[in-house]
Formats: sequence, C-alpha cells, structure tokens
Amino acid sequence: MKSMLKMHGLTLAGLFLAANGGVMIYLAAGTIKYWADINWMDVIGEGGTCLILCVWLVMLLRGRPAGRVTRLLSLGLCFTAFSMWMDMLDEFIRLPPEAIWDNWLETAPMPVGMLLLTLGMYHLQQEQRAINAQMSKREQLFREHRLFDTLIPLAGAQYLRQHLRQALEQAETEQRPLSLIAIDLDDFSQINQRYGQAEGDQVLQVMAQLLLFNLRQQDMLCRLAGDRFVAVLPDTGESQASVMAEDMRQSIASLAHRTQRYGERLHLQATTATIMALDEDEAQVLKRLNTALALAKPRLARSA
Ligand SMILES: Nc1nc2c(ncn2[C@@H]2O[C@H](COP(=O)(O)OP(=O)(O)OP(=O)(O)O)[C@@H](O)[C@H]2O)c(=O)[nH]1
Repeated sequence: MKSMLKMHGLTLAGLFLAANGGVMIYLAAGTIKYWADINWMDVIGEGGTCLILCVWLVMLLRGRPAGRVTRLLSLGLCFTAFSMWMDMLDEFIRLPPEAIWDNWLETAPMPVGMLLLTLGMYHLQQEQRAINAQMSKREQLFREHRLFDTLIPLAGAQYLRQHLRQALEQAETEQRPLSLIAIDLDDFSQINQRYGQAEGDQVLQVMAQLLLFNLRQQDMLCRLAGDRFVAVLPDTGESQASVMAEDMRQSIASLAHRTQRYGERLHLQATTATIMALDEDEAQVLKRLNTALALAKPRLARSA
C-alpha cells in the first residue's frame, strides 16, 4: 500500500481533490435535498458504479508497475469514476433549474475516460504480446497464474496435466508427434542437507533457467515436483527429443554453480527420460514418463 501511494499518490490525490471540488461546487450552487426526495435506486446504481471503478483503480495501481499503460488506464478510470460521482451528487443536492454546467461535469468526463481506457487497452495488448513471447516456454495453451510456483517461476503438476490434455488433443487432430522429457536432479536431497534449503532453492532456480535456454519457442517446461521437471515438445519425435534431453543433461553437468555462502563449486548431475505420446491420455503419458525415469535412474547409478 505504501509503495502504491508513493508511486501513484498524485493520481489518487488528483481524483480525491476533483471529487471534493465537485461537492464544494454543488453545495455552493444548490441546496441539500430532503431524505424523502432522494432516489435511492439512482444512488445505488451511480454510487455503486463509482465505487467499483475506484476498486478497479486501486487493483490496477497495486498490480502494475508505473508506465504508459498504467497511466492511461488509471486516468481513464479516474475520469469515468469522477463522472459517476458527479452523476450521483445531484441525487443529494438540488441545483437551480437554470444551471446547465452540471451536465458538463457529469457527462463530459465519461467519453474522455472511455477514450483513455481504450488507448490504455490498446497499449496493454501490445505489452501483453511482448510478455507472451517471453512466457511462451512456461505457458501456452491457457493461462492460470494460481497454478504457478512462486519460488521457481514455472507452472506445476496441475498445469502440466491440463496443458498436456490439450497438447495431446492438438497432436491427434493435426496428426503430429508429441514427445516429453523428464529431467530429475541426482542426489538433490544431499545438496539440501549439506548446503541448506535456501541453496537448494537457488539450484532449482538456476536449473529451471538453464532448461528454458535449451528449449525451443513452441516447447513448454513445468516443474512436476521437487527437483523433477517435465518438458512438453510438440511436433517432435522420440529421437529428436532424446537429442534435446542429452543436451539438457550435458548443460546441467557442465554448469559451474557456486554456493552463495562460500562459493564452493557444486557438481550437478541429472537423469533424463524421453517418451513419445501414443494413443493415451495425459495420466497414462505421465505414468509412462515417470516409469521411464525410474528405470533410467539405477542405470546411471550403476554406470557411475
Ligand atoms: N530446496 C528445496 N528442496 C526441495 C523442494 N521441493 C522438494 N525438495 C527436496 O527435494 C528432495 C527430493 O528428494 P529425492 O526425490 O529423493 O531426490 P534426490 O535426492 O535427487 O534423489 P534421486 O532423484 O534418487 O537422485 C527432497 O529432499 C525434498 O525435500 C524445494 O522447493 N526446495
């Protein structure tokens, strides 16, 4: 709240002053209505709309960084909220019949606000396109940020299952192959034990970045659980997926990760497994992938 006031205090102060100014002007020019003369339906409709617009304004200012889009949208909301506020005031204050300026105060800010909101929405759409391009390896077929992990900025198992269901349908409709890679760090629990949970978190974050670098634009990476990641690769056969999995394994093995505390070098190793989706649902695909990974684990341990 503090940072919002610091960044957008001027906008909020402007709206507050304009709303107060409106009350002053109406009070100076008119008389307060009797209780019985107040049309409460209008008060609820106009006042409620004004209140909701103010709530949207606060949500917008709290949720977005400062910049052109935020400025345009917040100004648009301020103008429309002010228009509704002025509209509501005449339910409480009776102005002389010859006054026509109040129509201007009620009506004129509305189209200005709508115009600013439209401009803001246009630039928001442009901004969203740029963000979508950056996010494409993390979310594709739908957006549900409740399913995103805050520690490692990737979607989790629930998102993976929903994404996979849609990707399987798409692959079947288009008659194209779909492959999956599972990547699991070896002996990750030892990193936690030896260097602490915070260092383990750091390793997972670095690993997620590294895996994203190894993927193409159309691929999608999720964190299935703990130190296990899954990449969904549309339009990809098993042999191509195996090559990509090996690249990922090697890039993890050659990563020179140093601990935050003493800067010791950690030698990370990962096991990967690759499968191509057959005529099966997402639960069967994931089960087969997990089995393939479990089979790959002991093989690595034996060869070490
Ligand atoms: N730091 C950290 N650790 C986590 C997180 N989620 C799970 N873990 C830990 O990850 C470890 C996973 O253990 P295992 O599944 O045995 O994996 P592993 O030690 O790599 O063993 P193998 O996979 O058999 O090589 C557990 O010790 C969990 O406590 C997390 O978000 N952060």
